[in-house]
Amino acid sequence: MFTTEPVLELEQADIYQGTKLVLGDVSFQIHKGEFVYLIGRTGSGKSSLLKTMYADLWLQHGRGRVAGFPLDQLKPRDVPFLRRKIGIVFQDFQLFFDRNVEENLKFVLKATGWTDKAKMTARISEVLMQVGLGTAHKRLPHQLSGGEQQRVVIARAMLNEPMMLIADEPTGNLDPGVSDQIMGVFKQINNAGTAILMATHNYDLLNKFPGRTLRCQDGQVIELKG
Ligand SMILES: Nc1ncnc2c1ncn2[C@@H]1O[C@H](COP(=O)(O)OP(=O)(O)OP(=O)(O)O)[C@@H](O)[C@H]1O
Repeated sequence: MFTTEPVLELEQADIYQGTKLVLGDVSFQIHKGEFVYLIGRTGSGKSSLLKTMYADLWLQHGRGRVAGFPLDQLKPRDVPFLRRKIGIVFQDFQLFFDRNVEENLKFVLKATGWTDKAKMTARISEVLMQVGLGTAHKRLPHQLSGGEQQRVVIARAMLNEPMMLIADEPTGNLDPGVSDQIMGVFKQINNAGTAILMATHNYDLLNKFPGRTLRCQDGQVIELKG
């Protein structure tokens, strides 16, 4: 069905927190343009799985590949390059509250090697437009609503045109109406070709926006049949 290499692939991977096996024998693939939910009870291993994808947890057993990087042979110096190919969105916004929106985004561009001021300005405008915040450049995070702050975080994750977004409870702190709007932003990004893997407890979202779903359960990752 798919002719291209998957954006993300795990094969018989074991996910550990320290010496504790959290998830065993995990195998699945995500391809370009797919939208995948990751569900499961508290403590079932969703965050640990996502952390393995962006090399916050080291893959010690099994094989894994994300955006062309082999997780099982990754060197510390590869990690920043891997993270440029995937955008990461958390529940808590983690913006610099003493810097305006533009400065928050410019910080990431500079940290990832951008130097040309005109290109940086243009890219910042593009990503802010993409998330529906085209006029928010000079606003400080505390002058934005929670939903708007999350949009800035999504814009930040998109700066380097990632192949995939990994989102851990991105609507966890938001009201239902605002969550739906944020979901709309993710869907739009997804429709433009970026794969999305989203861990969530929010079953309303799954009902409203059905999609492929993986569940962490009893130390395994199970594909739910639609
Ligand atoms: N830093 C850590 N050190 C040791 N054990 C950890 C650490 N983080 C998580 N764990 C353990 O690993 C297991 C999986 O936790 P994880 O955070 O991945 O679950 P989760 O499904 O994301 O939970 P939640 O929905 O509450 O965020 C739990 O038993 C947890 O106690």
